[in-house]
Amino acid sequence: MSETIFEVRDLSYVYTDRPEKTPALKDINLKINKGDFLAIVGPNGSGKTTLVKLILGLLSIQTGEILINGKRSRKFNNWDEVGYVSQKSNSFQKGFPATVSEVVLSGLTKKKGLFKSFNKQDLAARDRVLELLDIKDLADKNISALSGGQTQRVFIARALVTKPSILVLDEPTVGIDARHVREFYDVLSRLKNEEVTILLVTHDIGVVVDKADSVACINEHLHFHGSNHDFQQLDEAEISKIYGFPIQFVSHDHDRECCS
Ligand SMILES: Nc1ncnc2c1ncn2[C@@H]1O[C@H](COP(=O)(O)OP(=O)(O)OP(=O)(O)O)[C@@H](O)[C@H]1O
Repeated sequence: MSETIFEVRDLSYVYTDRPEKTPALKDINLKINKGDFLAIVGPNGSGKTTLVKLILGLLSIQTGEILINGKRSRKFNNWDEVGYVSQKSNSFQKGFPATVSEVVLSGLTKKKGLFKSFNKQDLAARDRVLELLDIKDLADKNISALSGGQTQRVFIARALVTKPSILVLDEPTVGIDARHVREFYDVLSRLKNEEVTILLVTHDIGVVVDKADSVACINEHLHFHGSNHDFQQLDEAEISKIYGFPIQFVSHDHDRECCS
């Protein structure tokens, strides 16, 4: 039987500073198994990032619970196991005086401690991810001198440098050109072959169809959670219900895209 890595139970969340006090998430139940590639989809403002932040302990749980490897997330302390690329990596402080190499190595400081120097293995881990993301030639450049897409790849490399067994990505390819998007998903496929569990928040239904094993559709509530195959059986009316406005599928050969 597959090993459950994440279990989300009866999770609800309200941002208390929202004047209307309506929940961002309500009664979410999800299970994610080891080695699974789960795509989380839903319209803007539907609660996807909120769910990811609760899973990662970046927001405190108000109602319900989250288990990671069977342990309550509050008690989970093995965060080296989890790589995270946030939606906002790209808007990283542009004036920050660090090179690409230093930013990638900074992904190791949580594990090593802030003032420990980097050893041969650390530098080899850095080189491995720089190569994986095709940014070796940028290693000595200042992060402030990079384009948005290059910066995003640096932060993906930083998330991978600890060799995490769980990778959480919140719209990681925004601002990356088509070639590097393709290469990025090839990297994810390779990681999946190494049994890395992947949680990907995306608006790209084509990627969901091509790459994910399972899909969770969120719009405050969990509207669908199942296999990629079952997701592809949903019709326009069902997807429109999830998105809260009419959706039509546009076919490009094998792919289909949603548009309103
Ligand atoms: N810090 C916050 N304070 C108050 N409300 C918030 C905060 N962060 C998010 N929200 C609100 O909570 C709801 C869910 O937001 P969330 O960012 O989780 O959605 P999302 O599905 O990730 O959206 P998108 O696809 O646009 O990134 C939205 O209505 C949003 O305005």
